[in-house]
Amino acid sequence: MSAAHQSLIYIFRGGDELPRQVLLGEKLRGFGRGNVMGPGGHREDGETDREAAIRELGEETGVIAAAADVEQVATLTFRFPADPTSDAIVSVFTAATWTGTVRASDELAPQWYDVDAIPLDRMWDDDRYWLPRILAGERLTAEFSYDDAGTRVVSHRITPTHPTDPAPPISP
Ligand SMILES: Nc1[nH]c(=O)nc2c1ncn2[C@H]1C[C@H](O)[C@@H](COP(=O)(O)OP(=O)(O)OP(=O)(O)O)O1
Repeated sequence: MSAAHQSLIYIFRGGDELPRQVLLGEKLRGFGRGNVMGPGGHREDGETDREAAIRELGEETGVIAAAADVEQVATLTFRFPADPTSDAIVSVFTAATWTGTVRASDELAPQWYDVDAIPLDRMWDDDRYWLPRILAGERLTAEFSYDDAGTRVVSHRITPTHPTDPAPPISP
């Protein structure tokens, strides 16, 4: 079975005099329930990964992001040898510009975190390897294999890269 396509999106606030913060949240249902992660989810039929990221951001947090403000920064492959049905290819996006008011949903309890104080001990084990690098502005492609319990990374490979998915043209 081929890996499912999912998207993750990180939005920011602050900077300058205020601490730069990223919006994360405790996932309240589904795969990874109880973990802190970015808004996101599965791609629906006919959607691009970017469109899925924007839709999930709206559904889970109420935030609106324009496609032209959403940048792909990573592509991650996750392998779960004990349960390959959980294998996933996750496109990771960031958006510094967005509108709307952050609110909770039944899927995510959003919370702002300083980018240098994200709660890695409450996140997927892989996040420690790549998320701080993304938050520091790197672009990368990475693969992670999990243990049989699906909780610990047993091997990984990270390649700094420029993703091939270009931002859509800005309409006039
Ligand atoms: N290893 C990992 N590290 C990480 O940080 N986020 C991960 C991850 N593996 C999956 N995710 C994220 C990607 C995606 O946002 C989410 C998957 O959640 P779900 O399976 O609940 O998807 P959906 O929100 O589409 O669910 P439904 O709408 O209930 O089908 O988990």
